[in-house]
Amino acid sequence: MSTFDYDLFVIGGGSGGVRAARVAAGEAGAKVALAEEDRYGGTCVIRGCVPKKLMVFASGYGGMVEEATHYGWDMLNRGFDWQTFSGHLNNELDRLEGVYRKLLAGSGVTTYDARARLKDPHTVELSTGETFTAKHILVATGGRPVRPDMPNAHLGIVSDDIFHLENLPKSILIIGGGYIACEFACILAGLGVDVTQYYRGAQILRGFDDEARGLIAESMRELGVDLHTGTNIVEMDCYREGDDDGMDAPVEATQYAMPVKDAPQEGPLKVKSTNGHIKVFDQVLFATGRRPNSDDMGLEEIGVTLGRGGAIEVDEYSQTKVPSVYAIGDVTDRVNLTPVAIREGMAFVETVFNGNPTKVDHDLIPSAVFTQPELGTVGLTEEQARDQEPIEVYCASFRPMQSAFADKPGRVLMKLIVSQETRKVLGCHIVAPGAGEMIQLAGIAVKMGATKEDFDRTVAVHPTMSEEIVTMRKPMRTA
Ligand SMILES: Cc1cc2nc3c(=O)[nH]c(=O)nc-3n(C[C@H](O)[C@H](O)[C@H](O)COP(=O)(O)OP(=O)(O)OC[C@H]3O[C@@H](n4cnc5c(N)ncnc54)[C@H](O)[C@@H]3O)c2cc1C
Ligand SMILES: NC(=O)c1ccc[n+]([C@@H]2O[C@H](COP(=O)([O-])OP(=O)(O)OC[C@H]3O[C@@H](n4cnc5c(N)ncnc54)[C@H](O)[C@@H]3O)[C@@H](O)[C@H]2O)c1
Repeated sequence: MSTFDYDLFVIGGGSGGVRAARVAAGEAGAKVALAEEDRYGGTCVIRGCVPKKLMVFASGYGGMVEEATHYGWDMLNRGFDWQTFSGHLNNELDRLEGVYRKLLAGSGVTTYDARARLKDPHTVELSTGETFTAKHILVATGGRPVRPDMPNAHLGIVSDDIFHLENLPKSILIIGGGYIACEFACILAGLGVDVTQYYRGAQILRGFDDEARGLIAESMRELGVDLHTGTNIVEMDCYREGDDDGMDAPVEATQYAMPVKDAPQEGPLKVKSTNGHIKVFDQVLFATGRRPNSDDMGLEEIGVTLGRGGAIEVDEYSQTKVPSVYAIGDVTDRVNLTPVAIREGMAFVETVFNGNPTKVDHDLIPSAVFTQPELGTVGLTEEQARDQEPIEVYCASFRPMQSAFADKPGRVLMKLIVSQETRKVLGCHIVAPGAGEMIQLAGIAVKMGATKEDFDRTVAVHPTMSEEIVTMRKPMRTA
């Protein structure tokens, strides 16, 4: 008979926490509780992947209407209505949150709508004043967006706020060059917002394949994003009418800022950048990275160690320095993706409740950046691979049939990095509409260790864009 209130207490009801709690209770038969301080579903469902992807869909229709007219359709685009979309979006998020709550209840997990912190290695204290003991505690508290340390940064919004805008701004400045900055630049441009993006480095999407990054940057500019690399924000303040000193162009009288629900109306923002320009934007979006939610949780007090940026340090089994405390997902800042948080949660349950110590495999994780077009990637970039061993690079870049017919300029890229010695495909990078869907399947072959010859033996599906993946005969270059 256990002397603890619960076998497992999970802190955080996001992707990783909900999955671990459900599986531990529903499949391993453990007595499980979970505390969530905000909405169930966490970042992915409430303010990340899901609402973002619905916005990606929304933003694609304008271009589709234009393209359809070239195919003979008589269509009239009367423009995008944010209120209609956000009403439907909020209903969908309410529905999904309900599904998450039901799934937990259906698995027998006891839920507490409260903030939790650790009192000792086996005790959780809730914001309601209640305390509970548990044999194991799983911290799955995710992360949150951070603004840069500069005066008036609070005047800008972060990704969480996008989904609560009362109206779409007419113009926006996006700071950053990572996933979130690039995805929202494309989404907002597609919805008709005048988008400017400043990225401090030489090329956006650092860490991805250079050739793919270059093509995404080119495509974003074609989409209308005014992308400035090697540029950052220096100062920002509220714009006051007539305050046009040093400005490139007079501010249009129609410019107005769109408040975030429940936030004070701050007005348009005047921004000075490192390139010397001073411009006015309705909104500034800081997409400047995220920080693990490990503050004020009593972690260090009980011996859990925190690493860079506050990430909880764990071993390969997601165990912290305190044996009864485990951590998974973004709060550990390993690979910050939903399917990875879920995998880490499943491996934790397997290790702790099924007596089968299971390390999470962080190798060859396929992922996608939902820009327009998308970037799908798995394995090594050309730059990483050539530092590791001699390689062959196979690539094809072309205008896809569907948009070329409509006389649109965009190109796609299909690229394979192959080991000269083992012939294994070390990396696959796709820039194309639907690349996220394509890379999921290519990822299986790469994870299985497929060679270039295995790809070659596969008959093409014609006519498709992805058939190039199995028809590239000669390497473009070796390195
Ligand atoms: C805009 C955006 C788009 C994204 N798009 C994608 C995508 O397309 N694909 C992809 O794979 N990933 C995407 N991600 C990343 C993905 O959302 C995260 O990797 C994933 O949600 C991490 O899951 P988690 O369980 O670690 O944390 P979360 O989902 O963040 O859940 C943590 C939960 O813990 C709660 N919490 C925090 N502290 C406490 C406390 N002390 N007590 C109680 N509760 C607490 C929080 O309220 C939250 O609900 C995106 C992220 C963002 C921000
Ligand atoms: N499609 C997806 O799978 C998806 C989508 C969104 C987010 N995510 C996950 O969320 C994580 C966080 O995304 P993100 O875009 O917030 O982070 P990121 O780390 O990818 O990008 C942050 C960007 O901000 C810039 N930056 C940081 N500090 C700055 C400063 N002071 N001034 C100017 N620029 C600054 C960085 O140079 C970088 O370009 C990603 O790494 C990813 O794991 C995944």
